[in-house]
Amino acid sequence: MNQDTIAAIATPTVPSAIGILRLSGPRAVEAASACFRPAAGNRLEDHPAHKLIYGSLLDAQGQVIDQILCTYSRGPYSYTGEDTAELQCHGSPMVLTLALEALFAQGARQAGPGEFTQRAFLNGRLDLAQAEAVADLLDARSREGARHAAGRLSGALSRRVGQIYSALVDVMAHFHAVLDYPDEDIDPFTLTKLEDDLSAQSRALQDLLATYQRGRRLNQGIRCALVGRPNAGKSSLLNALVGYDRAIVTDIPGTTRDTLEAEVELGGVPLRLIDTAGLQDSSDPIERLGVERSRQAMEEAELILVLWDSSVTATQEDGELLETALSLAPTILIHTKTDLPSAPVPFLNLSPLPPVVELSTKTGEGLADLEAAVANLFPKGSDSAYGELLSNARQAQAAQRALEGVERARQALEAGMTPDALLTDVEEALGALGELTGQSVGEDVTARIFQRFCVGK
Ligand SMILES: Nc1nc2c(c(=O)[nH]1)N(C=O)[C@@H](CNc1ccc(C(=O)N[C@@H](CCC(=O)O)C(=O)O)cc1)CN2
Ligand SMILES: Nc1nc2c(ncn2[C@@H]2O[C@H](COP(=O)(O)OP(=O)(O)OP(=O)(O)O)[C@@H](O)[C@H]2O)c(=O)[nH]1
Ligand SMILES: [Mg+2]
Repeated sequence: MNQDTIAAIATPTVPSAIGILRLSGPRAVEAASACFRPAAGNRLEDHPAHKLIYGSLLDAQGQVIDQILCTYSRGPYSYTGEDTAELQCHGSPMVLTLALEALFAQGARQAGPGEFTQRAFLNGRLDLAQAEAVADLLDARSREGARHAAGRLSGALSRRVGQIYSALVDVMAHFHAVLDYPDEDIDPFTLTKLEDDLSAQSRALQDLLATYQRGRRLNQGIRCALVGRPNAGKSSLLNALVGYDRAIVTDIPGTTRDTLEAEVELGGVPLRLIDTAGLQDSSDPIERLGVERSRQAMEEAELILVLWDSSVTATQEDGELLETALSLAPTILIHTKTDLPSAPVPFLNLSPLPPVVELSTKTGEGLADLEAAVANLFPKGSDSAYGELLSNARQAQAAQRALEGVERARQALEAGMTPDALLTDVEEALGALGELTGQSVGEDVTARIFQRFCVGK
């Protein structure tokens, strides 16, 4: 049990409607109570837990800081599992600062990043996959990403992992049953059953691992490079998609010199858009470096938008660029500036043809088609329920190790090894699954995970 009482401002410190401070630890209720005078004239503890109580927030000198709502809960019936309290103030950064100082004066100390959620984890209120889901929910970049994080927070991934875990525990129990009678030959029926069980869990782990590609994309966004000749309209498209003038646009070819990133949700897909310098041979050293970065962005991209200015005739370079893009990643060809009179469109001698979208950022025409084309390349997939996706590399690596353990055991059994030889393999798989949910991870690992959270979470 932690003896410290921690306090933090839990909401952004910008002028806003409401601003919340929270406290957790053995002195949480006492510290809050010392700074709060209920309108009823009595003390915070005279009111029931889990209720909002109206009253005055006071500093250490008894000066009124704000009129607020206050609530407390007693461990283990709280977010952290400890005694907690909350002060819901007017969303004034200065009020929140004064209130935090008042709580420090009562013996609370500043909470570190993620320390509330870390305590919830240490007190068994959340497992590690759920705690990570809290962070994922906060930085979700798409509706879909938020829904998956919420599902993980409710325990969807933990349950899926738990099913595999308990099936493997059953397999272990079978092994042990066989080992208890070492002199008897293992009956073929038992052997087949063990093999089948291991195969089934191997498949379950493979299915789970296959969810990581989508989970990772939902979490990190799909790297999407906008490429094309100078003046094709790349920066204009980026601006149209993000909804404000993120990038400089001029009619001078070579306006964008360096790559520039912006995040958007398009067709339900979270994209990390990368605007690039227009591709052309140049003697200008700065421009040449920019073009180098454009090529690199294209090579690292998971989706490439090739832009052709439809008001000028496409060149051989345009064609070559499209072919390069297609060889690197899923590509959409975009004919820009459709509000202008169009030049003849060249015949595309490619198979398969990439999706083609015609659009104008000036009129907005065709932007919905681009959205549809992106959604089409990255379908939502109804394969897994919300939250049943692996969402980060740590989870994927743990699942991978679990799979390797199960596969080693399965192959050894097939090769005629006796069950005792497989025990360590299955144990390793169980250990790896335990890391996923945090049953079997070191404090250093969890500390690192919570360091990435924001203060007050
Ligand atoms: N104002 C406020 N809003 C918030 C939070 C918070 O701490 N404060 N949360 C936090 O980040 C999230 C909600 N999570 C919570 C999880 C558990 C409990 C809790 O008190 N659980 C007790 C009692 C449940 C009950 O009343 O039935 C329990 O589980 O025993 C509270 C919040 C999101 N919104
Ligand atoms: N009429 C029309 N003009 C457009 C459209 N999109 C872009 N333009 C114009 O085309 C010119 C170049 O646009 P940019 O978005 O800067 O082109 P870019 O591809 O980023 O160019 P570089 O940064 O030089 O590689 C600007 O004058 C834009 O206003 C469009 O849909 N219709
Ligand atoms: Mg540009």
